[in-house]
Amino acid sequence: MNFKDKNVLITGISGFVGSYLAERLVNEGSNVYGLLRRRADGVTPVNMQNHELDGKVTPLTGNLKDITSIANAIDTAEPDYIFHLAAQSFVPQSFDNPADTEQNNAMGTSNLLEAMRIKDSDARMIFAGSSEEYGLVISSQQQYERVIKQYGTIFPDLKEGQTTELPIAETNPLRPMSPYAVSKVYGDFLTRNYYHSYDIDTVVSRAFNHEGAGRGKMFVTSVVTNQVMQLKMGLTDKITIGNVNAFRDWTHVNDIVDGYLTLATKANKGDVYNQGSMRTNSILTYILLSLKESGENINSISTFNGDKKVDDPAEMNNDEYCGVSFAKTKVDSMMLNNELEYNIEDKGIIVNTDNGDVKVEFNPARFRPAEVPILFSNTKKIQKLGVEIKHSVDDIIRDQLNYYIKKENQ
Ligand SMILES: C[C@H]1O[C@H](OP(=O)(O)OP(=O)(O)OC[C@H]2O[C@@H](n3cnc4c(=O)[nH]c(N)nc43)[C@H](O)[C@@H]2O)[C@@H](O)[C@@H](O)C1=O
Repeated sequence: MNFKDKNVLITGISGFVGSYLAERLVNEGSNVYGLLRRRADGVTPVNMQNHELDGKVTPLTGNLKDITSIANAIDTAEPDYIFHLAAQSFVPQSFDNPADTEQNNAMGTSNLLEAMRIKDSDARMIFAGSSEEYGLVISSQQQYERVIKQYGTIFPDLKEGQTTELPIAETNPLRPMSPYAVSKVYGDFLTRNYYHSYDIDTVVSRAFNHEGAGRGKMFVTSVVTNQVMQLKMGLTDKITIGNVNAFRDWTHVNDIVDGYLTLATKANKGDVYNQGSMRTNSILTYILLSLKESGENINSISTFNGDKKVDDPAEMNNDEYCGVSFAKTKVDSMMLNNELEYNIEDKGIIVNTDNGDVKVEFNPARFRPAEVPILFSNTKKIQKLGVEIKHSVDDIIRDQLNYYIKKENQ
């Protein structure tokens, strides 16, 4: 990969991934430009401070809702590559204010593509799509029946004789479950359409959840590790959480940055690539592994009323699931095999450790109106381009806990 002296424009440079990507490109010798909204206080956004980007990247004042400002940014940067990362990315916010999310994400992408067309830009544009585009993915016959009971129908339906759609390949059906996810489907299709219609050089990345130090505080991995660190410091006496049954494919942000750079140089024009780790773990496991990483020895878990007791819940195995072998806990296996499920009525879970009990309390307000139950990637396509996953879930947790040691980050 040679990014030396290349001009790179990043939308969303002040975001979580944007700032990691910018630091990496600066180190590779690129001329990095970032589209940034004007700030009245003139202060450098915190992610850019954390990655010491001041003076190393060129900020260009602009706004994705304002096509003129994007066109000006293209004129100034003359980009070889554009990484389009800017978005309203918090799923619950999209349920609260769907129109705002669609404006930012759908129209923002449309404006960027249109500015590229008007300016006759020959940059390669990498669109940050999302695993949320797959949305409702069927994992078993039991889950299929539950979904049919809840929604009455799913579209597209399972193929004849199929009982699982996991792991998720690029060819899986798209069944977005939130306004955020719909906005990403729009961007994904429009990005590819600009290639087909106008020969604009575009690539779609569909990244599964990616995490690390500096991840926004409202996302679940930060919610968990921040509270675990506060427990450790005696600043709180419990963990508050939403749905612990959901499964996500968590990747370290640096592995995703590797993926973005590979897509920029090696992907087929107009094509779509998943980015993920080919593992899936529950929110409950993220809590248990975070407690473990913070030094706790976990003996058992049970619901507040003493039901659903599991001994050694964080015991690890590499058993195959849907033909893939990956690290997961005993509770993950039980949940994946439909032997264990928590609901709001359980109110919470007591985690018994050598140092006493830790209370994990369910907050009903954190449960979503429509939930994506499981995400689990098939990344064979991007692996063929040479991308390898270098970090484990424990590596991610360690980085996040270390970040929250600093009081100002909590
Ligand atoms: C790839 C994709 O990744 C992200 O989307 P997300 O998966 O919605 O991420 P999250 O960390 O907000 O939730 C993960 C899961 O965790 C559950 N959950 C339980 N308790 C809490 C809780 O207390 N807070 C939150 N936020 N979630 C909770 C929640 O119900 C959900 O099932 C975005 O970057 C998005 O932009 C994107 O593209």
